Amino acid sequence: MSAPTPLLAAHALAIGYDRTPIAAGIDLALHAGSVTCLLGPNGIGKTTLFKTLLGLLPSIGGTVTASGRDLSGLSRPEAARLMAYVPQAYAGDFAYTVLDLVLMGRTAHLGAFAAPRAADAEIAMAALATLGIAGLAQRDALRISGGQRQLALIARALAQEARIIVMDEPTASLDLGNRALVLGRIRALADQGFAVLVSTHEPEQAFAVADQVAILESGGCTCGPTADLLTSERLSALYGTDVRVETTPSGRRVVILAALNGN
Ligand SMILES: Nc1ncnc2c1ncn2[C@@H]1O[C@H](COP(=O)(O)OP(=O)(O)OP(=O)(O)O)[C@@H](O)[C@H]1O
Repeated sequence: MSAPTPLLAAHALAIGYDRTPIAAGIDLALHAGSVTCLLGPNGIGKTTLFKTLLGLLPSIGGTVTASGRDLSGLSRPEAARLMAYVPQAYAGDFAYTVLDLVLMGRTAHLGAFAAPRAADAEIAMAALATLGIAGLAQRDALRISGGQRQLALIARALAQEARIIVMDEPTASLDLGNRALVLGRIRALADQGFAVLVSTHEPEQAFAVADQVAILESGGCTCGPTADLLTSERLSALYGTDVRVETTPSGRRVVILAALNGN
């Protein structure tokens, strides 16, 4: 039996700005029902890779395919119907309700200048319900917690009805309770059949939710099973500090900063 086609794939992809590559030779395959965690040091190119995969930034070489279609042949709305982006939670500038925020995810499905219809509101409400925050629909999006805002941004991505969801550090600046909530929802989305790509600076999150990890470093991008790639040696080399991966009595892997540099 042949392997299923990945929902999102990059082959020999080169990324960068003004035709100057910052990373090249990137091969990536994201399948339905899976979470992929992207790790790499600050400034290595994770956000640049996301923007290139989403078609927001032109690639410098190689190919990206979304649901088997070459990204270079897709219009913006076509790409947006296949891939949704969840930026880091930001407070925003304008006062609107959480429902209005989620309705923005319907833009790619509306004709030019068309207003959302009742069906769009239903889809937006269903997205809020999936994330367990339907009760926030009429709340001011500026007056909810950081964790609730992150869930609302994920709901906006769901309302876009794309099967590929790309999230930029979705748990950054969240407290432990909200981190657990958001990570649980990410896992649940994958279990419902989405392909989820998440960047993080916390390798433990990969142990908690990922089916595979992608490591972006100066030599390129390596993809593989979480436990194979996230070893003490590999993480120490990646971040330039002594990092240890240990296993708790209950079998969970934890990541420990073994020394404070300079001491
Ligand atoms: N608009 C831009 N034009 C030119 N160079 C840029 C632009 N945006 C980012 N860069 C550079 O590209 C490199 C990769 O940046 P990017 O934001 O993709 O890294 P990152 O891995 O997401 O970092 P972090 O983990 O700190 O968020 C950096 O050297 C950055 O300075």
